[in-house]
Amino acid sequence: MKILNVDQIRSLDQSTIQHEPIAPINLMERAALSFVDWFADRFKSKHPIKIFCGLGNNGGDGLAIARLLLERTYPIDVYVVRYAPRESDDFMHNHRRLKLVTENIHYIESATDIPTIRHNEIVLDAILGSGLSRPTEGIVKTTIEAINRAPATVIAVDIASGLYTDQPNKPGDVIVEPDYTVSFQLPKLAFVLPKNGPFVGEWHLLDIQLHKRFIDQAPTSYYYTQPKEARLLLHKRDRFSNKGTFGHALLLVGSYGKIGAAILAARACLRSGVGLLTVQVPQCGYIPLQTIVPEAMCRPDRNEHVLSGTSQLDDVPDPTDYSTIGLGPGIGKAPETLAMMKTLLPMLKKPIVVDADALNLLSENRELLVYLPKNSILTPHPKEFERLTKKWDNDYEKLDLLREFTRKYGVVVVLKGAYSAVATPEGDIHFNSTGNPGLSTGGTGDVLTGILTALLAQGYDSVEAAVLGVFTHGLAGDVVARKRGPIGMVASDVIDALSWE
Ligand SMILES: NC(=O)C1=CN([C@@H]2O[C@H](COP(=O)(O)OP(=O)(O)OC[C@H]3O[C@@H](n4cnc5c(N)ncnc54)[C@H](O)[C@@H]3O)[C@@H](O)[C@H]2O)[C@@H](O)CC1
Ligand SMILES: Nc1ncnc2c1ncn2[C@@H]1O[C@H](COP(=O)(O)OP(=O)(O)O)[C@@H](O)[C@H]1O
Ligand SMILES: [K+]
Repeated sequence: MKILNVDQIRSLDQSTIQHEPIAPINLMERAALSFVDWFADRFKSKHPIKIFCGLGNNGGDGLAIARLLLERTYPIDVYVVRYAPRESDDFMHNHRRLKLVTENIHYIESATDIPTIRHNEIVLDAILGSGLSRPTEGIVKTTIEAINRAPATVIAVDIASGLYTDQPNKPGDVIVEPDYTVSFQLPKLAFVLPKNGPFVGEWHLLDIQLHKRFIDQAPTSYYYTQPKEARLLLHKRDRFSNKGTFGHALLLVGSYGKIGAAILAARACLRSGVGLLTVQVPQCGYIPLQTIVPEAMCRPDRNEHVLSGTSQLDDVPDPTDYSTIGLGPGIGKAPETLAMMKTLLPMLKKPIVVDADALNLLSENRELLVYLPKNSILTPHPKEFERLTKKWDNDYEKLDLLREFTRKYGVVVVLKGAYSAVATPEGDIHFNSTGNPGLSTGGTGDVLTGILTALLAQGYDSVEAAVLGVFTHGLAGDVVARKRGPIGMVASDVIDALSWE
């Protein structure tokens, strides 16, 4: 699914109005109707609803929603925040219609007009939408502050008032902090950025049948991975396949005290369809690995405690023996391990997966970055990415850094976290839609490395592997969270819940 910018969203509305064709006021009615259907589905008991409206089309949405809620016998009060002399046409139209059916329309011009909001009430925020052009101030700001202090459930219509759709807010900007954001058709970039968490809440999209051809043709570099898009990436298995068809992966993982990371990565790799798996671990990992993961072959390193690359079986692994390599989980930063990377990286010709301390070694030895084979997948969490690049001031700057880095080195970066971002060498960014805070637990990143290594070994293109792997990893986390809640989740549960259907 595409994420479009604010100008494109405006053009999309216009294109819908022209091509369907539909009058703007009827499009607003359709948006309001879909909002009210969503609302009535979730909020069955008829608690008092306070609807705060601005004077533009977001306010127009709020007024139309108020009328439709009234038709469904919800008790409503409408508060129009009079911050400017002019209203939009569709606001005025809905204002006239609402006045015919209720007297509960109030006007906020100064702080004393702001009502007390009680805990059993529901607040709808329709003050400012995607038309925001400057930080909130004056009576708008004071009203938002009152909403944020209130103990009520707050639902933002389209986007929280004061939050920019696709540019950074400044620290100190006053923005509605909703429990829910209910928006239309396409996600907004603001919804998937970590710093915006408090200003978005749980978000939902409603399909209001905006012009499909416009969306299909609109250029963008931002995407949001939907289940059916991820499913399309999945390779079908040929009836006459054999284990050679699905590649031979090598994992270079683990160190003394972190053999668990090796085991998690290995188990996840096997559960993600790899044909054959060899795992090189320091000697101390040999027995646990062979015992717990009998499906994997093991190359014990000559070194007892850390990876040095050379094995007791032969010398450094010959990369041409393997379809791909997964490097990093649990390896630590010993000089022997750095030496292994210095030997190995220049030998590589096919994309690999790089995670954890392998990334940290790269940030401390940046001259090695140029040896990363094109289209390799790097999986930093934000701290690791910061070490590879530099500190950023806001999430938009972070996206610029992501794009700069993937273009410069020709690699794919999976920046992990909620809505993990898969950044491609071409500069596209795919935000993931699955996953939950239960995944914030040690070892889930090692599981992801195992998954991505398995997909590369099977011949997936790197971007497709990253998008599909990150999606499936998050989905497994969601399955576990539904069964036992997010709090008790451990990384092994995620492996057990992996499903490739
Ligand atoms: N056909 C359409 O255009 C549709 C639009 N919809 C709604 O329309 C909204 C966008 O409407 P508008 O473009 O009228 O914009 P808004 O309703 O977001 O804002 C209204 C006006 O307020 C002014 N403003 C901006 N920042 C301000 C600030 N900080 N303080 C005070 N005033 C400020 C601007 O002049 C802006 O045009 C969407 O968010 C959505 O809710 C929906 O009805 C769906 C269809
Ligand atoms: N709040 C969250 N929502 C969704 N996914 C999350 C969240 N927190 C963490 N994750 C996912 O969990 C994984 C954690 O990886 P990482 O930080 O490398 O952990 P570790 O190093 O312990 O294995 C990543 O895939 C990340 O996207
Ligand atoms: K709003």
